[in-house]
Amino acid sequence: MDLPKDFTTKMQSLLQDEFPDFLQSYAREPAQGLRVNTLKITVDDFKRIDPFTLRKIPWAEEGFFYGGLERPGKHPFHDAGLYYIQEPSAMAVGEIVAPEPGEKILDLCAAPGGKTTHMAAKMNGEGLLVANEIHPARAKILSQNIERMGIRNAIVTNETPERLSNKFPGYFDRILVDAPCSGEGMFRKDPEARAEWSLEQVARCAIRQQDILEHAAKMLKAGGRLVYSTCTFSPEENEGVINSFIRSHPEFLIETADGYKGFSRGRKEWSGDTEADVEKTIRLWPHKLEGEGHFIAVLRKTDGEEITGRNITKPLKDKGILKDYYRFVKENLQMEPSGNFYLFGDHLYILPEEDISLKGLKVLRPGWHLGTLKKNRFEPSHALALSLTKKDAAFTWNLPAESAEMAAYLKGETLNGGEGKGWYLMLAQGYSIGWAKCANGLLKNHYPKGLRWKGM
Ligand SMILES: C[S@@+](CC[C@H](N)C(=O)[O-])C[C@H]1O[C@@H](n2cnc3c(N)ncnc32)[C@H](O)[C@@H]1O
Repeated sequence: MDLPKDFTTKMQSLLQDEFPDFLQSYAREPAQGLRVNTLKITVDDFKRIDPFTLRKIPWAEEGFFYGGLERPGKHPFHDAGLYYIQEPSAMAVGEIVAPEPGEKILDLCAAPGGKTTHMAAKMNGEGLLVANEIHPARAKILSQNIERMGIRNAIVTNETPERLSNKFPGYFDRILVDAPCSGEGMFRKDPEARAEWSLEQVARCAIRQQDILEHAAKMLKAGGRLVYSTCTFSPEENEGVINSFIRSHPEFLIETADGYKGFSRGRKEWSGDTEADVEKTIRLWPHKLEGEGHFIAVLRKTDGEEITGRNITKPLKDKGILKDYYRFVKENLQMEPSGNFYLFGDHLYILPEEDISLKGLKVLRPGWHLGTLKKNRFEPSHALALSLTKKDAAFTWNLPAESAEMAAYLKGETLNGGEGKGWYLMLAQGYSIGWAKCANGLLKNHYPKGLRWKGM
């Protein structure tokens, strides 16, 4: 593999005796993993239906390695949100953030959503998860992944860390900064990361990371937990960033991040400060475990201002507007989504949290998207379908995941079947995958156009 010369020279001088092992790891295939989405299926149930050859990832409760020739991204279970394809060492981050149901969590650099969806599963639909991404196109992908995984309690924003921090001082219980970095841990699977890398880029990344951390720190409650992670090895972006942050923030301390067999500790001698406390941080190395590599630091805010008297987003009071929605629920569901209704244009949402103001922010998804209020009718959203179980729907149509009919549905075709005029929750082997509207014994396809399978 063609590694940048400055990179190998630098790693040799840092790793010394370990360097040959490190270099050797580039001759091996990249590690591939998927994480079972427990919002939709338990790990045991997934094992009963899983069509892949899986091997447990020791440090991630719901994580599995899959074989290099398998294509889980092209299976209907992927479209049904039963799992998220995620690089195995990246799964350590969600485990270390360990959000609890009911907390207020911010994922500041969230796209495409690997760690957001991991944290959402741990929150089990309770509490508030703000997933932010600065780049508009990436924010859209993040929003789609949140939808696919059936997450109900997430708000997706497309903001700079600075603007967000002005809106949410002292607000979150836990914040993840999975920082944009020089991506040295991507070299094995991404030739572009190798081509873009330079020593100057490493220096630029470290400055940007400091800046993002400053804004994140402001948004954390006193007593809250800030997790910083990268997928790069350079000390400047890891121990260096954490040490200089701690030096300028006496209200923070570094906590010992939980280790696991094969994990290593951060290196004091790489921080440029003999007093640095960075041995409490974690390093995952590709020559020491089956993963591409990560750095993780856990910071605790010991003191800070208590913020009160915040503006709130006013939920919809006039429930009369929702009569078509309630008719849809009565006729087609076996449960009633309830909470703080919120209208965004003609799109109906349930806000995950009352105590939040979204005014002035670029919001892609203000919560659980239920559907659209059309003239005299309500049309349910794809997000609603993906967040329901088969028991929640009055009408279901179940197809074997690997059948021709399932593929036809995913391509947008009309299927024969159904009775009456209801909305059918389409199921892939029992798991919701989208809507179809029944008329005259036909199931009219409502699988979103942008997600449809092409060709084949
Ligand atoms: C390492 S990736 C995040 C990966 C994501 N957490 C996941 O697990 O799927 C870092 C993200 O930070 C975003 N980013 C780039 N510059 C940024 C900035 N100045 N402030 C905040 N985020 C930035 C990038 O667009 C990218 O999506």
